[in-house]
Amino acid sequence: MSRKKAVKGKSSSPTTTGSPAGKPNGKTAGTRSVVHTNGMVHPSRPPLSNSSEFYDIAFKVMLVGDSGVGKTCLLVRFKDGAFLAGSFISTVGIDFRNKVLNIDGVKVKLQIWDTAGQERFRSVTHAYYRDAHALLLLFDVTNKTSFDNIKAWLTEIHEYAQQDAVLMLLGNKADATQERVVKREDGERLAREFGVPYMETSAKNGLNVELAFTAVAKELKHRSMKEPNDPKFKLQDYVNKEMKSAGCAC
Ligand SMILES: Nc1nc2c(ncn2[C@@H]2O[C@H](COP(=O)(O)OP(=O)(O)OP(=O)(O)O)[C@@H](O)[C@H]2O)c(=O)[nH]1
Ligand SMILES: [Mg+2]
Repeated sequence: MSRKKAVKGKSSSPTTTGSPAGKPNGKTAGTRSVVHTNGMVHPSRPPLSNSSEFYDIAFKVMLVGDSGVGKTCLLVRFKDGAFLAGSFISTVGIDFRNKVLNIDGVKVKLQIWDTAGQERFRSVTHAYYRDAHALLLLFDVTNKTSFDNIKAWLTEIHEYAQQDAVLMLLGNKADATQERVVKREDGERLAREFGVPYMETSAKNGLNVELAFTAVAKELKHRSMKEPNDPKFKLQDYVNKEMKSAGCAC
């Protein structure tokens, strides 16, 4: 298994992936072993430590959805375990954070791209869709317009992202029960209509945040490393099972 050090920090410059994301390059680098995956492919590197900076496979995940739905907060909750309360600072352009997850003994690095939801940045963010292995599409359960705009977002995703990119719909701000205007069943119905998994999250109290990213990482890892006889991994089934076992009443 190859091990590579994760790039740390934030950047607003475009990704520097050599081969098209999501496609194995099939190359072998001299005597070094190479992991053939659908994610980024890495030459072997001695596992110098058990540090979470080292990873086996890496994937790009994009957060998309209307401005104010909570994309940045979701990422900060996942990465730092904190909630950005107070005044809302809208993202300008695009930014990313890395997190390495241990998925069934495999270190999976997620490079998570946080996009600006504002219309004026749309042309900037479109350029990043093509390299995304997965997209988390968010709406805000307290904002009907953000829910109504999901169809338009799906059209954009189908136009700009890879056809086989993993997609998941998230109804965020599930903690805000008083202000809720989109019912859980409406989110589920829409997701079913478009054949995408659905779950509700809260960046504020952490509900299902870890699960959303872990589920995507599991799906990507499964797709890229699966053996011919492996049973198919079903993202929605996994999410439902995990929510049940956590006693989620959401
Ligand atoms: N109650 C509640 N508020 C949230 C939640 N997530 C985000 N917020 C609030 O919603 C506002 C917008 O959150 P952001 O994460 O900045 O929204 P965004 O989607 O990144 O917006 P853009 O960067 O403009 O695209 C902030 O005031 C957050 O505090 C949540 O889960 N629950
Ligand atoms: Mg933001």
